[in-house]
Amino acid sequence: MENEILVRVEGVSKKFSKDLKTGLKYGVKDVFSNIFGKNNSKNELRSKEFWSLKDINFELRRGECLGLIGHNGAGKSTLLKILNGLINPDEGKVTIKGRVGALIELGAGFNPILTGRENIYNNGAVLGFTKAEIDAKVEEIIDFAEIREFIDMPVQNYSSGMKVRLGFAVASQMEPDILLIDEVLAVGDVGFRVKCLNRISELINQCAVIFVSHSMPQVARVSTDVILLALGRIEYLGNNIGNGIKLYQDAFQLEEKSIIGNGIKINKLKFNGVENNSKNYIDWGSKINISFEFENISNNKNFYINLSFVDSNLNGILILTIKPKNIQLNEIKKGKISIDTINRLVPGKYTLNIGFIERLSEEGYKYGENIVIYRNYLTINVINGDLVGSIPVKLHCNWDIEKIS
Ligand SMILES: Nc1ncnc2c1ncn2[C@@H]1O[C@H](COP(=O)(O)OP(=O)(O)OP(=O)(O)O)[C@@H](O)[C@H]1O
Repeated sequence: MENEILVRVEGVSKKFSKDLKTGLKYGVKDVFSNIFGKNNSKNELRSKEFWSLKDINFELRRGECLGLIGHNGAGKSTLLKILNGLINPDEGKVTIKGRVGALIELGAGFNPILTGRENIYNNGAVLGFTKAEIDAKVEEIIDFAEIREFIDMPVQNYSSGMKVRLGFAVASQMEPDILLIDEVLAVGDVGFRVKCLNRISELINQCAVIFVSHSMPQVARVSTDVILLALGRIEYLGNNIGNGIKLYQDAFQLEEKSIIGNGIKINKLKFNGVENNSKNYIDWGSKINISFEFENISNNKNFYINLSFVDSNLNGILILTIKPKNIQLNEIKKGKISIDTINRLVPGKYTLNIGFIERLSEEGYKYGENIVIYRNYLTINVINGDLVGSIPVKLHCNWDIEKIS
C-alpha cells in the first residue's frame, strides 16, 4: 500500500513588504478590508512588496524526507513557518495530517523564564499529550538532549547549543508525524548533529521530514527528495538529490584567484592544451592534461608541487603530488610540468590550487612550510557522469564476481 500523504501544499504564495512602515500600513489596511470583505489585493504586489514564496506545490508522504535547499533569503524558513502554522499564506492551501514536531528558530516555542523541564511539559501539552504521557517521555527527552545538569535552569540562561539540543529532543521524541527541522541544527556541536541526523534517519520510516540545510552532505545523507528554492520559486523538485544539489552549487561564483606567499612564479597554465579557458567542460572518465611553466625567482628550499582540487563547498577533494626522485626541483631555474590523468570527479564545479611546498626529506612525504600557493587558478566543470548523492569522486576499478552458492 502506498504511504499516506501527510503534507499537501497547493499553490502557496506569501508576500512581504521590504520596509517595516509600509508593512504595518498594509497590515492595518488589510485588517479593515478583511472585516468588510473587500480585500482584493491578496494576489497582487503593492509598492515595496515582494513574493517571499510564489506558487509552491508539493506532497510529502510518510517515509519521505524532503531536503529544502536554496540561497539565503530563498524562502525556506518562510515555508517551514507556514507549514507549522506560525504564519498564513496569502494564496494557496496547506493540508497537514498528524502531529507536527518543529525546530525552526532558536528558542522558538520555549518560554524563556520557565525551566527546561517545565518547557518540555508545556510543549507536550500543546501537542496534545496528557501529563501522564509526558511523564513517560520526559526522561527520554532529557537523556537525548544530554542536558540533565541544566534541566531545572530557566531556558533564558541556556547557551545556543543547549537550546538546540532541547528543541530537537522535544520535536523528535514526541512521536511526530511530520518533523520540520531548520538550519538551526547547525548550532549544535558535531557530536550532537550526527546524533540528530541518525535520529532523523530512524524517524523517516514513521513520519515525513522536511529538512532545511546549507550542508549538502547532510542533505544528501537524509533526503529522499529535494526542493531547490530560488527567490521564492521552486527551481527543482525531484528525487534526484545529486541533480538538485548540482543546480544549487552551479549558481555560486567560486572564489577569486589569489596567491599566498612568493618566490616561485607560474606561467602558461593550460588545461587540455588551452590557456585561459574559463569553462573547461569535461566528462567523467575523460583525459586531462594540465601543464604550466614555473620560474624560481628567490626560493632556495627543495619542494613538492601539489595540485589539489576543491569543490563548491571549499572541501579539498583530491590531490596530485609531484616529487621527482633524481632531481631537486629547486635546482631548476625555469621548468615546465605536464601532468596526464583521467578525470574521476563526478559532475560539479571544481577549482584547482597549485602549491609549492617545502620538501624536508628525499624519501616519502615530509612537508615543511608552504612556499607559495596559487589558489583557484583553474575552474573545471564536469558535466557528464553519474551522481551518487554528493559523493565527489567515483573511481574506476576492475572487479570480479564469483558465485559461491
Ligand atoms: N516577517 C518578515 N517581514 C518581511 N520580510 C520577511 C519576513 N520574513 C522573511 N522575510 C523575507 O522573505 C525572504 C525569505 O526569507 P526566509 O527567511 O524564508 O529565507 P531562507 O531561505 O530561510 O534564508 P536563510 O538561508 O538565510 O535562512 C527574505 O527576503 C526575507 O527578508
